[in-house]
Amino acid sequence: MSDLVRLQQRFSAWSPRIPQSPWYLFKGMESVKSPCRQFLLQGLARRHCSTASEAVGRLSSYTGGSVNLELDSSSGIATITLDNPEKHNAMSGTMMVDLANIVHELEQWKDGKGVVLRGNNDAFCSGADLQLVKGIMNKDGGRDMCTLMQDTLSRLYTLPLVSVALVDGVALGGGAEMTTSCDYRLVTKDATIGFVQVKMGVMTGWGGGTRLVQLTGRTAALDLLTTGKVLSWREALSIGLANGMVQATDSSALDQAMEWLDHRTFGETAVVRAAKKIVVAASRDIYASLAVEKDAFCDVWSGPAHVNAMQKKPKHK
Ligand SMILES: CC[C@H](C(=O)O)C(=O)SCCNC(=O)CCNC(=O)[C@H](O)C(C)(C)COP(=O)(O)OP(=O)(O)OC[C@H]1O[C@@H](n2cnc3c(N)ncnc32)[C@H](O)[C@@H]1OP(=O)(O)O
Repeated sequence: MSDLVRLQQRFSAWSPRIPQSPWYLFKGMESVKSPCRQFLLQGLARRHCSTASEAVGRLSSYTGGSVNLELDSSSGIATITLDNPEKHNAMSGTMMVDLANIVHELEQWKDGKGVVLRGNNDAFCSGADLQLVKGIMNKDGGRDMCTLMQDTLSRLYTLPLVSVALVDGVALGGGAEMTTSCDYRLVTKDATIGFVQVKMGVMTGWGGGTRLVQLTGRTAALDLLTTGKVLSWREALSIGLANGMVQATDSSALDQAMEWLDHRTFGETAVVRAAKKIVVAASRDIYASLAVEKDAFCDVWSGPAHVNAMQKKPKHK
């Protein structure tokens, strides 16, 4: 059975609970009483929502690059590598599906303690592949991508593993959002992080806006989202978006990130995982905000500002 079919079946198994709704919104919410859950149910009832399984099927026709996973069973540390170097590791549709499958695999990995998310070559990730963006410039297309990526990155964020994004080179648009799906961000001197969505006539939709507020506080987050400013490594550190610096910009950057992670994963596996579970439980109210972020994103996706921006050849330096 292919990974794709497995993923589709997994999502389908959840979706009948509330037809036509993204399952993750409800997965962690059985214990959450009204009004938060009520709010979500009403919101979803008002709007058409594609399921993650439908989204997977449609996005899979946009190919290119890959996302790869390495598991080190002796250290309990996994490495996820975004690999599409000709496009600064932009995320194609198939890469989005790869990442969803990888997160699923990590959810089953009971011996894991930590995970590093990085990009191949000299970039972290330049966001969604613009070829994919052009292909899905319609309301359903935006909701497909948003549903799958919110689902995947929410699950990455809540894995019982200590996670770190190693940012070497650009992290733009969806790439910046992906850095926020880790517990920590380590930067090299070549790192730049930009929530450039406003310059593309859209907004965050992969959950990065919600997580950015949690990480930097509302004023700094609003500033970044409304200006589209591209931060240097120094600026990212100064506002608390980045948590540490890695000196190397070659392959030893990964070793340095591993060493940094080692200080946070030296405990027994069960103890490290317990720490992460507590931190995740303390931030459960994120789900209501994610639903709002999805609707806000879908409201502007493929609208006049988005169409205008996509007609130019955007470059965010
Ligand atoms: C929620 C998702 C979100 C949204 O839709 O709202 C997004 O993520 S949209 C994508 C946001 N990202 C961008 O708009 C990136 C635009 N590109 C750039 O700013 C620059 O290319 C940069 C800074 C990444 C690199 O600049 P540099 O001068 O170093 O290199 P090149 O521009 O020559 O890039 C090489 C090659 O890569 C292609 N490229 C870069 N990023 C993307 C991308 N996201 N999708 C597709 N292709 C990308 C670039 O066009 C060049 O290709 P070439 O054929 O050589 O022109």
